[in-house]
Amino acid sequence: MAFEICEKRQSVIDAREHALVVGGPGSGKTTLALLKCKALIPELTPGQGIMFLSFSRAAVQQILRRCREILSKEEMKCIDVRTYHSFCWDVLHSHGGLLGGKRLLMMSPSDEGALRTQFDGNWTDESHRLLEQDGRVCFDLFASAVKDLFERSNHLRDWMGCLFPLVILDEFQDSDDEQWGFVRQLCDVTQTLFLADTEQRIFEGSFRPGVRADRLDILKSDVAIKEVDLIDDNYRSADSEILAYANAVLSGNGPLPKTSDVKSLLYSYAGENFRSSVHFAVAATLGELRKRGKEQPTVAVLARGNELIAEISDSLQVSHNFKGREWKPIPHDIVWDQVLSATAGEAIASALEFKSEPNQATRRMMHFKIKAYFLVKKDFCERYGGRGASTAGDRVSRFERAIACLDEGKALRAGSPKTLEQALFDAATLIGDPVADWKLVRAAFSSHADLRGIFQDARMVRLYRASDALSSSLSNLWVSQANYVGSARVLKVVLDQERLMGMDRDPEGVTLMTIHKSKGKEFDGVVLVEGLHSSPFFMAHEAPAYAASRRLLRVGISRARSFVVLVRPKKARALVDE
Ligand SMILES: Nc1ncnc2c1ncn2[C@@H]1O[C@H](COP(=O)(O)OP(=O)(O)OP(=O)(O)O)[C@@H](O)[C@H]1O
Repeated sequence: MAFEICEKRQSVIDAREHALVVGGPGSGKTTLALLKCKALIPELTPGQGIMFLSFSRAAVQQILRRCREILSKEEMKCIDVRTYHSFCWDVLHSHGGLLGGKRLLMMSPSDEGALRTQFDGNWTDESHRLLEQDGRVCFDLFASAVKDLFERSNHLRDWMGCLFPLVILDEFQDSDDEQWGFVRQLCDVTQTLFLADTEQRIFEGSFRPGVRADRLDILKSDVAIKEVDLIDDNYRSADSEILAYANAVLSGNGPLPKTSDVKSLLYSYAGENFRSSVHFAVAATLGELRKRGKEQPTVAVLARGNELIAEISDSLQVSHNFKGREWKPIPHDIVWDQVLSATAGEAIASALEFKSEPNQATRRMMHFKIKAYFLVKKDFCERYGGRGASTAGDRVSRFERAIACLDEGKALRAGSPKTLEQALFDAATLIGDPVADWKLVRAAFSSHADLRGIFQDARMVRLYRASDALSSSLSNLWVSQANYVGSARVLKVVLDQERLMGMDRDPEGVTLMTIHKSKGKEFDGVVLVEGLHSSPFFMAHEAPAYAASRRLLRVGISRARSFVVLVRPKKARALVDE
């Protein structure tokens, strides 16, 4: 593929000093960074590489896809694309002993979430205590621990500089204080290239502490840096008005561009009217993209919250009538919240253990893992403002009581723990096919309203093919011991590994996810959905300019290369002031 390399792009490729590239969605920041890598690779000495750090797994995936377009297989070996967390954990895993004399242990976000909800006091202090006294390090402390390490050991920091003569920091506007802390250290020993778009700053505030609006000003005041602005470029949707539309929504000032590339579909009522409208919007988007010559179009269906995503997923699984026509179910994939999915997956895996080998230990473990899921759910709702913290708390108590009954040798009382056991008992016999057995056990979680969240959140745990890491590990368990005991542990190891490596599949067909999760991704079409009673485009608690909501909407709309449909309630607030 031929890339346009203008003078300012060439100046970034040739620069030997620190550089900052700013530009809007699709302006070519990632591409430019990789063109710079390509130019530098021949100069690397054996053992050296280029570190490309990104904040999100989605972005890692996007960068790897770009790598395949721009770099040869040999060149790709010289570049290490990682999430911040993965890089930090590697440093801590191999050198963390320098901090307190002992090898560090990683605490997964789900373990941390469960501990946090049960801890009465200042969690930040407690997480530091866990690190210092027990050598257990929470995800949120990875970056600050690496900063500490670099401060204490200049040798280690210098060595990092030798290993990586260029470090690229993607989506730098989203980095938090701790991430900036260790990156600042690296600036003293290696060349850095920062990529940023301040208007794609969607993690500010309660989402992630330490993410700041003035991150780029802090960078520029601390480090002598060459700045290049690609703000007027748009290669993603160059032939359309999509970015202009997204920018009008960002500013809030009308009029919106009149374009056939962005359509709105208004619905009147929640329930069936909503579901059939969304179903039609997705089908129509696929149809339009095929008409435009995309044989296998990729479409993202985006909404603000997980609950609406779950409802859309349910809608797409059944036929609907709309505009006098029947619309068939649409196969799709969901990108789910990783921590909740992983914990839900562990609950299902432990039920698989119980079903395959029913005894006191597997029975207790199953109820324990379900309780752990509700603890994480409670923590999630409390941290991210979702509804349901107190409901999750009630369910924690319900499963706690079930565990107490088991320990005292009493029978379970009526309720979700007992219903689940009965559903598992009534389910067909396991056959040793991990994909079929997983589905069977997961279905038992739809037997009680309490457990539907687990059923839904576990959807993203991928067990599609026998060749998947997870399926083959479960298969090995079955082959070696004729049951699935150990599944929950296996699942945790596989998912933690995926999370750290930033392994995410390339989007294919229709994918549902929150707008936050779509950041860094690119699709042929986007269907952006607003709920009537949940997941509004504009949050009620925001100041009237709705700056944060507008930034988020711009990220969602600008993921599209070719076509966008906005599905909104009829009475929704106008996107711009006309
Ligand atoms: N110089 C260029 N010449 C031609 N095409 C380009 C160029 N730069 C980028 N592109 C194309 O434009 C699209 C977007 O590029 P890229 O992902 O690098 O943008 P970005 O600024 O990193 O986007 P975002 O911030 O939205 O993630 C890609 O399909 C890429 O191949």
